[in-house]
This record gives sequence, C-alpha cells and structure tokens, in this order.
Amino acid sequence: MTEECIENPERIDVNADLIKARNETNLKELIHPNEGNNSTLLILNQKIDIPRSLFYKIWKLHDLKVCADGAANRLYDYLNDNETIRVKYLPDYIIGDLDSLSDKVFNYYKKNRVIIIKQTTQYSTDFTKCVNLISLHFNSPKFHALISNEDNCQPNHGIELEKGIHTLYNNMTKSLVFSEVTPISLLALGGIGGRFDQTVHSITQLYTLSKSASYFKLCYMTPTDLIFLIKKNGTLIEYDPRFRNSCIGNCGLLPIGEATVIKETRGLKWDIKNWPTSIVDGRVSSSNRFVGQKCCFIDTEHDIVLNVEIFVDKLIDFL
Ligand SMILES: Nc1ncnc2c1ncn2[C@@H]1O[C@H](COP(=O)(O)OP(=O)(O)OP(=O)(O)O)[C@@H](O)[C@H]1O
Ligand SMILES: Cc1ncc(C[n+]2csc(CCO)c2C)c(N)n1
Repeated sequence: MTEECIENPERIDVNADLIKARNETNLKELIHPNEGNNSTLLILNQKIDIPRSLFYKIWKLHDLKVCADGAANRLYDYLNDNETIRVKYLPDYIIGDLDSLSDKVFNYYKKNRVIIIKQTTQYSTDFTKCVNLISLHFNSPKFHALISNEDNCQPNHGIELEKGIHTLYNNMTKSLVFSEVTPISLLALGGIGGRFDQTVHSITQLYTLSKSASYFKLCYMTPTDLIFLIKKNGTLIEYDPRFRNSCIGNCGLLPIGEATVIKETRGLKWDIKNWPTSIVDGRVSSSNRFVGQKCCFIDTEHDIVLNVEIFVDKLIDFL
C-alpha cells in the first residue's frame, strides 16, 4: 500500500464514535490520574524544575510518592522555603543503593518516619527498584504487613539488603493475574534529559513495563514534555479542547524501540497512512501537532513513543 501524508487545517473534527480503538488515553489523566486507578508520583534524581504550584498539586493528586535514592535530596532542596512546607511533603518511600542520598537528607526523612529501603545490587537501577516496590505496595498484602509492622525492629524493614525487593516482587508476580490488577498511573519526574544513559534507560522502561507489567501506565513529565508509549493497533488520545489549546504544543511519534509502520493517524496536522518510520532510516514524524478538536487517533504496527509538548506554566489552571 502506498504511503500518504496530508496537511490538515489547524482544527478538524475527528469523530471518536466512528473509531474502533483498542486503547484509549486521556492527556490530562496522565497528570491527573483517574480516581479508579492507583497512582504514584515517582521522583528521580534530577533537579525538580516545574513550577511550585504545579508540583504541590501533582503531589496531592497521587496516592503514593516515591523517591529514587538521591531524588530525596532533590525534593529536600526543592522545598527549601521553610520547614513547615517540607514536613508536609514527605514521600512514602525512598529506595536505592543510597549512594547518592546525603546524610543530612537521610536523617531528616528517617526522623520523619519515611520508609527508607536500601538495595545494594548493582545489576538493576534505582528506577527498577522503585517500580518493583510500587507494584508490591499496591499488590502485596504480605509486603504491606512487613512494612507497616510498627514492631518491626529488623534492619532495612526486614527486606534483604542486596536485592530483597526484586525477590519479593518476583515471588509476588508468580500469583499475580495481570488482568485483575488495578492499573497504576505512574508519573515520573526526572529521568529524561539529564545523563544520556539514564535517559535511554528511562525509555527502555516504557517498553519493559508495557510488556512485563502492563498495569503500569508510565508517563514522564519534564519541563517541556509528556513522554509515554502508544500501544500498537490503535490508540485514541482524548483531551479537552481548552486544555489542548492552552497547555499543549507539538508532538512527535518516535519509533525508538523498533522501526514500525504508522498505519493511520487521524487528527494530526500532518496525518499519515501506511507510513514507514525508523530511527535508522532517519524518518520520524517530529514537530507534528494535534488538530483534532477533542481527540486524535494513532494506529501503528508496533508500540511507539509519543512526546507531547506541554506548557507547564499553564497546566495548573486545568488540574
Ligand atoms: N542525570 C540523570 N538523568 C536522568 N535520570 C537520572 C539522572 N540521574 C539519576 N537519574 C534517575 O534517577 C534514578 C536514581 O538516581 P541515582 O543517582 O540513585 O542513580 P543510580 O541508579 O545510582 O545511577 P548511577 O550509579 O549510574 O549514577 C536513576 O535510576 C535514574 O532513573
Ligand atoms: C552489563 C552491565 N553494565 C552496567 C552495569 C552497572 N550497573 C547497572 S545498574 C547499576 C546501578 C546503578 O545504580 C549499575 C552500577 C552492570 N551491572 N552490568
């Protein structure tokens, strides 16, 4: 089939009712999770660089807050105004090999009863440790009992120091029926745009979670973008037109994991059909944008990464 590309006007009607989409994503829900989902704000070890009002709001919108190791330093520094504020924004967990967590910050959060779990393995990243922990938190009563046992005087909350969290996770997944697991909206701050190996690792997690723990809906938020995975075989992306107009800019369909064919898009400024896309061949749809009034549709042969430009100063008005 021959490829096609058409240039649309700035706004067009895309009738969602006529589209048979296997998957649906609401743009706002990536930041403001659906009430029915479990939700987590994951803070990674990069300077927190979004407006304070937005950070506070996002914090309140998520059930669970987790810091990956040195991310706790970033949180501590971000809330540098006064102690009254800092003590209101305590994460539920800090986990990692604890090589980047400063003594001052460790002691502060320990004193304030944050659960700090050390995991020394150098065969997984602190990011992966966080993800296993989050899944255990929501899905394992056994883990919950261990952690919330006030009488637990064992070191490291009874979790084996090297890779106990991975062992607990692997054991839990043996009896976990994925289709019955409540979805977990996972919004990650940091992880993209700093060190390049860490950034690429973060991208691998989009694919890995989609394959091995698909109940996670992972989205990265940076000062300029939301970055998430569009599942193959048709995804409808919905948004409030006012939200789109104020908070959303360009987008890119990025076949980072593997080359694919974009079978069809509806509602992009440059809509395409049967369009091969590949990093190796230097062919990606970048600097595109949503022109569907309320939604757009993307249908690809393989999962593909989507970045959506956001205007962080405007987001707060819509959350
Ligand atoms: N410069 C960075 N850019 C992007 N993401 C980062 C960066 N530094 C850390 N992260 C993210 O934050 C997490 C926790 O950070 P931490 O400093 O503990 O990293 P780490 O796992 O010890 O890695 P390394 O030992 O390679 O520095 C990492 O697993 C990664 O996901
Ligand atoms: C092939 C291979 N490459 C790199 C590492 C190193 N490594 C991977 S994750 C991690 C933890 C970072 O906190 C470290 C040090 C390894 N183990 N195996």
